[in-house]
Amino acid sequence: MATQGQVITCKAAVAYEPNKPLVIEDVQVAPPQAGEVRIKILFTALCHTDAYTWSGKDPEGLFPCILGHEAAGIVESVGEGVTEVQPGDHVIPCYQAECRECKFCKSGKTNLCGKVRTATGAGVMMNDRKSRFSINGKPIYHFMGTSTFSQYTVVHDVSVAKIDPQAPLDKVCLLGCGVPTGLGAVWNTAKVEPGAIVAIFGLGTVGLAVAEGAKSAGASRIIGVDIDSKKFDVAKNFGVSEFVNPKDYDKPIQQVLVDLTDGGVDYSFECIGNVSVMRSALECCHKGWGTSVIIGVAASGQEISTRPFQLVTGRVWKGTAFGGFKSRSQVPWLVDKYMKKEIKIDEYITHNLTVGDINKAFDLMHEGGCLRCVLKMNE
Ligand SMILES: NC(=O)C1=CN([C@@H]2O[C@H](COP(=O)(O)OP(=O)(O)OC[C@H]3O[C@@H](n4cnc5c(N)ncnc54)[C@H](O)[C@@H]3O)[C@@H](O)[C@H]2O)C=CC1
Ligand SMILES: N[C@@H](CCC(=O)N[C@@H](CSC=O)C(=O)NCC(=O)O)C(=O)O
Ligand SMILES: [Zn+2]
Ligand SMILES: [Zn+2]
Repeated sequence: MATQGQVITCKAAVAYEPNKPLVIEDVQVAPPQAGEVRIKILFTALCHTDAYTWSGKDPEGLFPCILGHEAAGIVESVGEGVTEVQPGDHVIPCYQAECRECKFCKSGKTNLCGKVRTATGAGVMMNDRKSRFSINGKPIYHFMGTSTFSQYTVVHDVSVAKIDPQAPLDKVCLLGCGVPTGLGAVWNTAKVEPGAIVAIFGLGTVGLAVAEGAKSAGASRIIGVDIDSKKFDVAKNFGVSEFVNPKDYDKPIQQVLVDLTDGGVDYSFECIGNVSVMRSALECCHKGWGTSVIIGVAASGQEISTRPFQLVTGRVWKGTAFGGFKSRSQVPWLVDKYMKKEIKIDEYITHNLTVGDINKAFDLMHEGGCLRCVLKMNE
């Protein structure tokens, strides 16, 4: 039955309140308006940023909402003026848009895009500042411009990457967030060079993707730092060559790393979202040139600090969003790299469940053994 132009009723996991279990509901999804695309989501993974917003610590968190931003699907219909995708195209929704026209996109200095950011931060669509999701007439907020914990979602056309239709959607859904973030932090943000010494704080999916990126960039030493020693066995497969557990030492972890590396590392990456670890990650960098990249997302009210002397003496503090990748242009390239076996994806997927088990999937995510859990959206 043709659904174009019709309201679609489908299943979605709704977050009604912070930390209260998600509820699988029948949700009405309105047709796409001008510049919008309605996507049938086939697979979505869970990212720690979903859990962060669900926890109530995200200043942009709005409830009730439909979370989810690491997914893949097929275009169901498009609104007026949409030219770059059409029904049937295989796509990855991109929480980081790329309009190619705004001040940010044209700057050549950043992957951030300003076109729809105010709307996505407010949980609505740009056109009419309203949501396309409702339950019996009551609106449900969008999340990160993607809301992939729904069998159908509506996104802005500047937030859709069209990909190779041969690519397995149950795998490449991971290219919506965590894996590109880690790879890009190394390749685009830090620009790690051959022979460099790298320290990675936090060996979850993002930290392991940093390791994979650092190995491919030719780093000579890749030191993984995690409070869970069980992470090391897995981390070796992604290129981590040495492991340090801060719990094994009495002295500050930055001092441990400085002692291990003749003065400090060339590059460090914080992949946890802990502001005190962010300080350690900066201070373990080598005087004169060491660069530390913040990837982890810290809760509302948290602030970073260090002695300015750390920067005066040449250390550089940076951050990255989506690894600096331009989403619509480069996600298809990452898909192609996966198809050519040049980057890993399968190795990050430790669990597969269906959307009805989404609360169990979040429980798993908080356990040490889970990297990414992929949910099949149609049971
Ligand atoms: N900037 C961006 O564009 C993005 C940021 N993120 C953020 O990146 C962070 C990491 O994400 P995931 O890898 O999925 O998380 P994860 O929870 O799977 O991994 C975190 C790791 O840090 C370790 N850890 C926790 N506390 C520690 C401490 N004090 N010292 C050392 N290790 C510690 C844990 O044992 C775990 O292995 C999250 O904050 C997430 O929100 C995720 C995607 C994109
Ligand atoms: N609303 C949050 C923002 C958290 C954040 O920094 N998000 C990252 C992506 S995390 C993905 O899993 C990001 O890309 N930020 C750039 C942006 O424009 O949002 C908060 O305020 O803490
Ligand atoms: Zn994410
Ligand atoms: Zn733009």
